[in-house]
Amino acid sequence: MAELDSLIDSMISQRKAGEVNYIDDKYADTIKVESIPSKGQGVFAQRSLSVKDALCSLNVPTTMAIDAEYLSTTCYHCLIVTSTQLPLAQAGTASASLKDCGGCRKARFCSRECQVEAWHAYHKFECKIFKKVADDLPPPILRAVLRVVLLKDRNKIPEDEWTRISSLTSHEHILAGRGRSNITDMAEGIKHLAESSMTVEMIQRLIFIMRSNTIELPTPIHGPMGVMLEPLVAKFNHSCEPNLAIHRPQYTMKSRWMKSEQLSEDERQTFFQLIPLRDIQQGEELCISYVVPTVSVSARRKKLMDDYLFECNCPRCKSDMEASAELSKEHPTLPGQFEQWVKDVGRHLGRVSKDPSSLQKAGSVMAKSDRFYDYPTIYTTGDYPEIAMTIIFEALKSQEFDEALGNILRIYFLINPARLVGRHNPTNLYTIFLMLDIFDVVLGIKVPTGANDDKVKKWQQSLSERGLTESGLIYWREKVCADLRRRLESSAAKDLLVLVDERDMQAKQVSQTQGHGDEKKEGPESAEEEMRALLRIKEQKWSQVMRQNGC
Ligand SMILES: C[S@@+](CC[C@H](N)C(=O)[O-])C[C@H]1O[C@@H](n2cnc3c(N)ncnc32)[C@H](O)[C@@H]1O
Repeated sequence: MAELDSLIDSMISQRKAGEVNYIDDKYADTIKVESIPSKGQGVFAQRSLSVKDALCSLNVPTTMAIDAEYLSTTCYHCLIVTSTQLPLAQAGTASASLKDCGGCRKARFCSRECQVEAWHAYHKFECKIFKKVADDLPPPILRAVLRVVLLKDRNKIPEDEWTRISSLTSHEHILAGRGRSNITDMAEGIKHLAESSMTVEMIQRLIFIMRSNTIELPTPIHGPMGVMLEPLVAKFNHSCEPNLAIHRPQYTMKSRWMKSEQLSEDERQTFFQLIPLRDIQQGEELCISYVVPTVSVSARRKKLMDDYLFECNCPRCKSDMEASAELSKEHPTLPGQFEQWVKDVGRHLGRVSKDPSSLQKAGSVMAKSDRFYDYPTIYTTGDYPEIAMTIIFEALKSQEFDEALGNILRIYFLINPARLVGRHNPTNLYTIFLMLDIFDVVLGIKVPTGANDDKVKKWQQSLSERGLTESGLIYWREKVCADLRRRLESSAAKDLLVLVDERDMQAKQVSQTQGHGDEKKEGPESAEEEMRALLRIKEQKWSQVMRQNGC
């Protein structure tokens, strides 16, 4: 009976969704929500949009939750990151120190103001619960649901916001038919923890709503760090070739950004923006990507089906699938070889925690990936970037910065240009910021905790053995900085240029004190030759790689 009620409620709410207003008056001339056959509703451009201007600026959403691994290094309220998970030199992090919440000891705050604001707005309701489940903190999506339940029970969510949230697509009418699932257990668990008066069916629907509508809490310099639900953003459909991205302006990554005197009223109200990845024509559907754009076509489609219950038919999925089929036809043995190679790298990576030398073994198998360079389809459709990223993170954890640099350069030169829309795509920006951090470490511009000059020499020696000299490193660091600057200048993420200025200044200071300036006279030709050698790219292909990358 309860299931029937919930089914009817769900259908009413889906119908009502058409009547709910998701768009603030100030954006009524820019975007509109319309129905689309087989997609529900979607958002369309009311006018042409320039790649250089943000489309809309949005406030801190009602509900968000930080990934458990970020809790100890991120202010729970203003979300500044005070140190990275990786042993880098803390580039791009705030200098503030965090203090534990005395109650749950899970949330941490950068200031008294953040703590007090968070306490009154939401934390006093969840603090006791976090203390109770401290050893088994629920995953971010369930913590986001818990927060909505707690706030709704206490009338802390304005009625129109509640209508927007509760009218979002839940797919409950499909999922409810699948019988008692573990989602019901989770809903019961949340009801119990929150001592809520809400029905289990309603909490279950909120879980479904979260699953189908939350997006990643973004930061261009630290990668995704949790989830958030913003009702307007939840109206945008997905494309693996999106024309929009989520952008966190640089000032939101500073301690107490919301209260900063130097910010305009508009900036103080802005937590994130939707920015175009290219120029957009009036009438085009506006899409974001729900999945990490670097994963393989099959992994993307599986996630979209499992979590969002639709089959993606975007142009990129179609062309990726066609390209894969074509490649298997033309080179029947290649996919098998690639699979074997992936397994070999994966096998070594799987052993790293027991045997640190496995990282080097994985790295040397990875370095032999050059036999696949002539088949870019492998990069655009397969798992190559994910594997390269895993090697990079493992290498950073064990301070093998030479290994990390070699692999991130592969991603920068060979992989991302072939698969990402927009040179200022957040995935590109994240890769470049991370790469600059690594450059800074191997050049001794920033020395991570636990390292010393001898280690810097060791990394440089190893890179030199792979073909990249210190002067080459300096050349490419500068070139990558200039590339990042150009990408940002022609985008709506120009505020991040400040971070490039900071890096430029630090590099100049160090290069002056170390007298590196002279070494650059070896010239671009030798630096390019070195990079070709490191990446094992043939000379004929190099100009194409450089053109595609735009470096
Ligand atoms: C976050 S909502 C997007 C807005 C939704 N279309 C609506 O009407 O409210 C996600 C849901 O929209 C639908 N959707 C999003 N992108 C789609 C696409 N490319 N093709 C088909 N359905 C899509 C799926 O049902 C998905 O679970």
